[in-house]
Amino acid sequence: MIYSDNDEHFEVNGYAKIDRYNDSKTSEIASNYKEILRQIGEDPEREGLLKTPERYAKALQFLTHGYDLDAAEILRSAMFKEEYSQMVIVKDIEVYSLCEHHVIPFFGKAHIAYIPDGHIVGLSKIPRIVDVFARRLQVQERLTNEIRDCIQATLKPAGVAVVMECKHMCMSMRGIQKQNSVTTTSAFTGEFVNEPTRSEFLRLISADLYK
Ligand SMILES: Nc1nc2c(ncn2[C@@H]2O[C@H](COP(=O)(O)OP(=O)(O)OP(=O)(O)O)[C@@H](O)[C@H]2O)c(=O)[nH]1
Ligand SMILES: [Zn+2]
Repeated sequence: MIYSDNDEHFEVNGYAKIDRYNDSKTSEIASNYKEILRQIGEDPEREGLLKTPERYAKALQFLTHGYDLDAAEILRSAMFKEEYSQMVIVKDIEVYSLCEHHVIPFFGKAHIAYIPDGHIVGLSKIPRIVDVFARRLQVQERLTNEIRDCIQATLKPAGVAVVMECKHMCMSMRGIQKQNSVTTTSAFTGEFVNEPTRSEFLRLISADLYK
């Protein structure tokens, strides 16, 4: 992903050149955010904050750019006929999202597997679709299910498994202020619904094969 906060545009995964930094959205969000800065007792005219509303407007658009992307289209762009029929796992995929209740980040890792049924998918497309759904306002449960459902509906494999482990900043830097709690969610289809496939997946994502 090519991204710089100073760019006029940002290019997301090569699938969409999203021209959002020049449109009225940036100035509208910036003008609202300027007001919010005043409301928290700041002076938006002081030197350090002069460009902050615009920076914030661009950052927020970047953090929610998933609304403009089509996850199924991304998967379909790299599906290949192949007879491989064992589990394919992509684990430790970084996830950054925003909780829809507080618009505060939650972040962690996703572990995703599928069992091909005639087609495999380009490996990089799996983290790409994680981003499509994560870069929106989310709850972790829906994010987990949306990834599972998209892979199942598009690739039509014999099963999909998604496990996600995230820290929610709304639970650590505010609210209940628990610094170390981690939330795990999971979603399964097809062969992963049953043992022993589910256990094999869970064992493989726990194994540290590279250390
Ligand atoms: N299930 C779920 N809850 C979430 C997620 N992200 C944040 N939350 C929770 O959303 C809830 C919102 O509850 P409210 O009582 O309406 O909000 P609040 O008064 O700010 O709650 P506290 O965080 O407990 O201070 C909180 O319990 C958050 O921990 C998520 O991804 N999934
Ligand atoms: Zn929250």
